[in-house]
Amino acid sequence: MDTINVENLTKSFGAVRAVEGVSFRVAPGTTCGLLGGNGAGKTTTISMLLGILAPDAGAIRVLGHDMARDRFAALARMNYSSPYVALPMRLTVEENLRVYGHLYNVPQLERRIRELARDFDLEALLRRKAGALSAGQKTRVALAKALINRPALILLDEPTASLDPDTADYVRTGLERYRDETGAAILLASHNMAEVERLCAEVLMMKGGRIVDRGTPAGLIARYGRGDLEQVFLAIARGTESRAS
Ligand SMILES: Nc1ncnc2c1ncn2[C@@H]1O[C@H](COP(=O)(O)OP(=O)(O)OP(=O)(O)O)[C@@H](O)[C@H]1O
Repeated sequence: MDTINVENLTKSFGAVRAVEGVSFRVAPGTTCGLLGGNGAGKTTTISMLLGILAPDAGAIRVLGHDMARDRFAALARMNYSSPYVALPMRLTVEENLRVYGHLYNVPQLERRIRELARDFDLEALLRRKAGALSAGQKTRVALAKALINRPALILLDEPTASLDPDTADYVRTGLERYRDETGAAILLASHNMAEVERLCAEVLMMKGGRIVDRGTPAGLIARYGRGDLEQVFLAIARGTESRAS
């Protein structure tokens, strides 16, 4: 069974077609990259997967559940991280993780918090207030929060945008390990092409609300006759694509 199965998803805001006829699947244990320039429709797609926005048309199944009818069963086994969603600032890191852990009814919560503190190097930050952390430290806390319920699907919006290269590498390794150990699927919206090349088995290229191309990073690079995924991205975004067929 696919972890995500999206068919013909469509969403407009007034005259703006934010997402149009989008279909894709993500298998367990894989990472799928959602790429596209500003306004391509990535966040709108993720918001519909989370049940925050209702589609105008199309169907979404997550972990076998139809999100239109049965979304709470799926949401309990999903999680999400975005730098645009702030954690409660006046709570300490530990309190934040505890609040989210209770929301998800995490068994043996204190043990889970210790595991995540170790995996994301948060031990020294547990008693600090979330609002007093640097952007990179907040990002690590947000990622720990995203794994608190041991999700089978993680939706990540720019997970390493504010991290230094060393910490970003450490976090990517942690995400890969979690995915490979648990069989979780990851949908990753990112503007970091090196990250996408490293983590993603499949890439969806969005433009103007549509998926305009898809494939493995290596397959897309070969098909467009470019040196790396960044050049493929630029060719598609600028409309100068000339595929090597
Ligand atoms: N709440 C909203 N009301 C009106 N228009 C919206 C709303 N949300 C998104 N849009 C429009 O829908 C389109 C897709 O936006 P979306 O946020 O999904 O893009 P994105 O790919 O996530 O972009 P970015 O990389 O800039 O985050 C854009 O034209 C945007 O202006």
